[in-house]
Amino acid sequence: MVLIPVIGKLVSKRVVLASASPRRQEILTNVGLRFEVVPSWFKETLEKSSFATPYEYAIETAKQKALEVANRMHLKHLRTPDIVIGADTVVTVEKQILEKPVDKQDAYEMLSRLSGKEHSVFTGVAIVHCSSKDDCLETEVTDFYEETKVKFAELSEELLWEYIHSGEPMDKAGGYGIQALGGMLVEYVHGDFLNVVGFPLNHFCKKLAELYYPPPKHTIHHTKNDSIPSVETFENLSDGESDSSDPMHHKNANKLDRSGTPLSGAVQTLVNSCSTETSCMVTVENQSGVMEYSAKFPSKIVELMDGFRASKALFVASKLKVFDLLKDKCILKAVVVADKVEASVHGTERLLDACASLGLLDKTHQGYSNTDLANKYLVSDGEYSLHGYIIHSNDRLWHLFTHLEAAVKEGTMQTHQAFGKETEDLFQRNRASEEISIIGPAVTERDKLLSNTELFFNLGKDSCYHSVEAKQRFMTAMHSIAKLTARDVATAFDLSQFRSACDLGGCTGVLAHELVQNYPNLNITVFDLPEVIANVSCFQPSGKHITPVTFTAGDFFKDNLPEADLYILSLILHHWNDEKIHILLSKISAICKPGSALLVAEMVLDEEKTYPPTAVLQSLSMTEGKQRSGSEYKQLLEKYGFTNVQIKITGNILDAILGFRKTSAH
Ligand SMILES: C[S@@+](CC[C@H](N)C(=O)[O-])C[C@H]1O[C@@H](n2cnc3c(N)ncnc32)[C@H](O)[C@@H]1O
Repeated sequence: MVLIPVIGKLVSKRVVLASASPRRQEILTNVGLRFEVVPSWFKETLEKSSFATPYEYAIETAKQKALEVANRMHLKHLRTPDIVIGADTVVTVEKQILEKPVDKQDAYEMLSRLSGKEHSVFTGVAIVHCSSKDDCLETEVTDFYEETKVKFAELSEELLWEYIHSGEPMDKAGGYGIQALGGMLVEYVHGDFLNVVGFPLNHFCKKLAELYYPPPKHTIHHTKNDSIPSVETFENLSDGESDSSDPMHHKNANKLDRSGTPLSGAVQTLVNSCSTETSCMVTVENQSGVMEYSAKFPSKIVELMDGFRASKALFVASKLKVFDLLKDKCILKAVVVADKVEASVHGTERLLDACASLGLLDKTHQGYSNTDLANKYLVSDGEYSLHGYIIHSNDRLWHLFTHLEAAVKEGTMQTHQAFGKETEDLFQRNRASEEISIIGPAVTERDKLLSNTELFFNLGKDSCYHSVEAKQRFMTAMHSIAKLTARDVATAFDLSQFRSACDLGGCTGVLAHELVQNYPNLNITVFDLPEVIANVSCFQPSGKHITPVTFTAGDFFKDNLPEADLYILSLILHHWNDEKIHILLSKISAICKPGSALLVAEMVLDEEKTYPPTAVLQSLSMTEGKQRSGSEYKQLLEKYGFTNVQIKITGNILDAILGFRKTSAH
């Protein structure tokens, strides 16, 4: 695509998106832009009436959001970003600006106003270029806006409320998301669709092109393509005309084509851009001077092909604790890191360079240091460390996925193929040696349960792994994910009406602690297998003000469940087959009194089941269970007597689903 090379111009820059919107992140990721996400703290409180037009308001908000992030990053003595992108989307109808609804009633009022009418969606975008002079932040702001007109069909009350109960309207300007369920409400769209999603990509790329390739007029050609809007293309993007300080322009000097012929200047420059992050169609002039499409460089595919290398580089660097060595602003040369991690200098240097190219480390002439991303998520003892899950990914999931072909052919999980036949035996021997007694049904039934439980632990044949260490590693992995998701799950709905809660399979209790933080009057019990409960103590938060959480050992398929007003199943349902789900949900349904509720936390798929990729890719493990869409979770809960089912797409990895127990189950 002709616009894309300009994205390549940002490759060597530190780009920050000052927005937590997963939709904006996805739009920019899809075109190969590499960036960090630092959500802005700027409160959207500008007085709307002081702006002559809605777009001026959106632009100013976008600018303030980006400047707040730029200032904060600079002040905290973090490395000043090169570019901060801010965006703000507003919907206007009958000259009134609608932002995000504050509650369901507000969403109802907004959507009722949009029903049967045409409205405008404005996104203001600010591109803030930052530099640091004598420790002072200098900024240069470029801004623009895009307008798209959208017409809603007439919405019935029933449709309106069903849509509101889906939870989708809550975090979206105008109270709808066009890319998901909200698409059903729309009769037509005039203008840039992505602008309605939250980011006007086409206009953004044009703006970047203006900034990075200000072309002499005579070199501009207009190309037209049915699916791509008419855009300007620049025949010659060579150094002379563009930013000659950009190192990307020199990297592939004297490149040869596959037959060994040197590429022409124009093609070479485009290949340079493409070979970094971009997917593009190259437009060149042939000998007779006719413009033609000569090649496609599918960098999306290249990125996917390289994905396993990138994952493994992250895993190995984490395993060697490279990010721990470089924490606290430590800067080390490769030779020192190699010495400390007891690895070859040559190998370490390549690994560190790989990490730098992936944005995990910074490299200067002084040596290597952690990026903010690494400091926050990769240092093993950090509050939000993903170290535990990364090690789990390396030691367990990686091996499972090397058997993906067999898993697809057979449609089964490849635990035995990946870790050896004795996995179950080891688990059982181990359980016996630890004298964990499981009171339950006859041996065959119990064996089945054990082998299912073993799927959670994914024990391997390596002797050090069928141990307390194995369980702790699994628990650490779960703990690290829960630390990042618990707040959004706990606050997805107002749960203040409940007095007691039971988190079934609640593992180390992260969600339970988050719930008590938000609802101090809630008595909460974490119910998990005995071998998990035996190991939870080292994961508990310390401090005077920590409200206690009760831990109870048991098996949710066999044992009585503790009584509670609210039951929680976080990352449980996707794992089990229908038979097991039937046992579990029947039990919960039977014990729930009318008015009590079930809170489910899972990754909710879109209705086509192709989004979000994390959930879709996780399905490839071929556990007996499956990931579900919002309507499937709704149906499932309704089947077991839960009503008024609400779904909240949180924008985090886990979404939340809440259903209330009605008098009798179906
Ligand atoms: C994927 S983890 C999810 C942990 C936690 N709920 C979270 O969201 O991070 C599944 C949890 O279910 C627990 N579990 C598995 N089978 C169980 C059973 N039969 N009874 C009770 N807990 C069980 C596991 O020990 C593990 O802690």
